[in-house]
Amino acid sequence: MPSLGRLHLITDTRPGRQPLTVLRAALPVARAELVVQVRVADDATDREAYELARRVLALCRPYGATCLVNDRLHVALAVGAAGGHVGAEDLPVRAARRVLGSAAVLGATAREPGAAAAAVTAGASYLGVGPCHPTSTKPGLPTPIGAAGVRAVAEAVAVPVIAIGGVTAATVPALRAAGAYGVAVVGAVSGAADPGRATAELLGALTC
Ligand SMILES: Cc1ncc(COP(=O)(O)OP(=O)(O)O)c(N)n1
Ligand SMILES: Cc1ncsc1CCOP(=O)(O)O
Ligand SMILES: [Mg+2]
Repeated sequence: MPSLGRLHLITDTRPGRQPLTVLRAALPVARAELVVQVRVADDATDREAYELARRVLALCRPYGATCLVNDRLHVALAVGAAGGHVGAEDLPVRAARRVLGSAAVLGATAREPGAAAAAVTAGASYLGVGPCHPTSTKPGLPTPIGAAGVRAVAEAVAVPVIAIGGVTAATVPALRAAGAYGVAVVGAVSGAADPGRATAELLGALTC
């Protein structure tokens, strides 16, 4: 399995957002360090998810960036994405691993060490850990775990920990110090006035 990129950009498909425009700005900056997770609204059709994933994958390829699909593993397989990401309301990790195969990248959401270790045993190749900080991007999330929560998970597993939730370039150093391998963001890039510059700032904080 190739090494995992450290900056995970999750597509922002909320009304008025332009995920492909944002991606076109981020790709030349982060290149193979970028993992793009195609995430659509729960009420989006499979056809919409498929079309977005197909376009994201085509944009990623020339840069060596990785494309993953959130939740909908059949879409990941259909477009030939590198893998997928699952959480508590999705297929269980072991089932997701069976669907995707042994070579795929498979991310799982975890916020505490016990669940994190179980997800790795079941076949997760990285963990999305959070929310680390308050965020308005996804409603209904539990209390943020902060850098200390990331540290607890990172100390319990040997796979890359990707910190998520309200992450900005300013919060990356503390997350890295806590053991995060990388970060996943929506708003820090999608909501930035200059998504290319925001990507460079995140990358700088991740690789210094
Ligand atoms: C890298 C990463 N970490 C966590 C999540 C959240 O996944 P999940 O808990 O399944 O919630 P949804 O994103 O499906 O709403 C993620 N997508 N990526
Ligand atoms: C999908 C998801 N899961 C936990 S936080 C989150 C959203 C992260 O978005 P942002 O980077 O804008 O806080
Ligand atoms: Mg999910």
